[in-house]
Amino acid sequence: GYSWAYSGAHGEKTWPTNYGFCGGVYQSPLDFHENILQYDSSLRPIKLFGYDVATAESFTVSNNGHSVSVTLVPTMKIEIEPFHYTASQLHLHWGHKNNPKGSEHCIEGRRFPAEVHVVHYNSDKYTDITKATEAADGLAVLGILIEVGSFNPSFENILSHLNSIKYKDQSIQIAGFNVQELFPKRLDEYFRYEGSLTTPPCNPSVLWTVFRNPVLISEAQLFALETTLYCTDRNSSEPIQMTNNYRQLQAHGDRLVSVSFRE
Ligand SMILES: NS(=O)(=O)c1c(F)c(F)c(S(=O)(=O)CCO)c(N[C@H]2CCc3ccccc32)c1F
Ligand SMILES: [Zn+2]
Repeated sequence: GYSWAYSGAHGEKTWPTNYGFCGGVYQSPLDFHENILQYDSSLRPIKLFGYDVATAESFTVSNNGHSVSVTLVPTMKIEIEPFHYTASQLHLHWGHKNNPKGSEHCIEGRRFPAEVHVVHYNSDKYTDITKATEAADGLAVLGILIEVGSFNPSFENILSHLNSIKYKDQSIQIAGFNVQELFPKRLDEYFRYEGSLTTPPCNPSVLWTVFRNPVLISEAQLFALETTLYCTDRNSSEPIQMTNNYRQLQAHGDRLVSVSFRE
């Protein structure tokens, strides 16, 4: 595909040129503000299966030039009635040390320091994520907002390896761990809407679930995320730091956002 970036000559304003969906409808991310939220009592707690991955298993942690991504194992699944979705990968979005606000979704216009996305595809209906990405109902992404607070040992499973994947296309293997430890406690409180991938090709094929409650990582952990990685490869004569890898807020159009909680 065509090269794209979060700034410069291939920044997000140019995405629709090479990726038609990016200029289309049902785009993500959104701001979750009062007058577009609607309580939905039918929204059930998110069920995780196989998230407690044995240390004997391994995940691949990669720098793909856009984010740090962790390739997950297909025994990890979620249920969002009536379908089961198989996990594919997780990745993060963050800001810059001088402006440490890089979440994609916002609440009442507030951007959080960072955000985790766990990408799944509907494995009841599609054989693999590539086919699922082409389908309007193919993907389910779980969003976890990150706030600064106490040190979070679970995130060290990922953040302690950033120095080994500083450059694009570098990757390493890490032992399996309980990925549910990255999640907030309340899997029953979340925002829900129909949207898209927030990177090219921006397919409008994502059922978004963004948990209401953020998780905490320390100032130092966030600083490591903001200052370690490069978008460019090891040999590049013009290294570009990987910062502010979040898309601007998109128009709601006629969409409402459902919430699973009352107050
Ligand atoms: N914010 S987001 O959840 O929309 C989202 C990303 F922000 C993002 F960076 C990636 S990526 O694969 O790391 C790089 C560009 O695709 C994906 N990758 C997904 C898209 C399709 C696909 C296929 C196989 C594995 C991962 C992905 C993504 F779904
Ligand atoms: Zn993402």
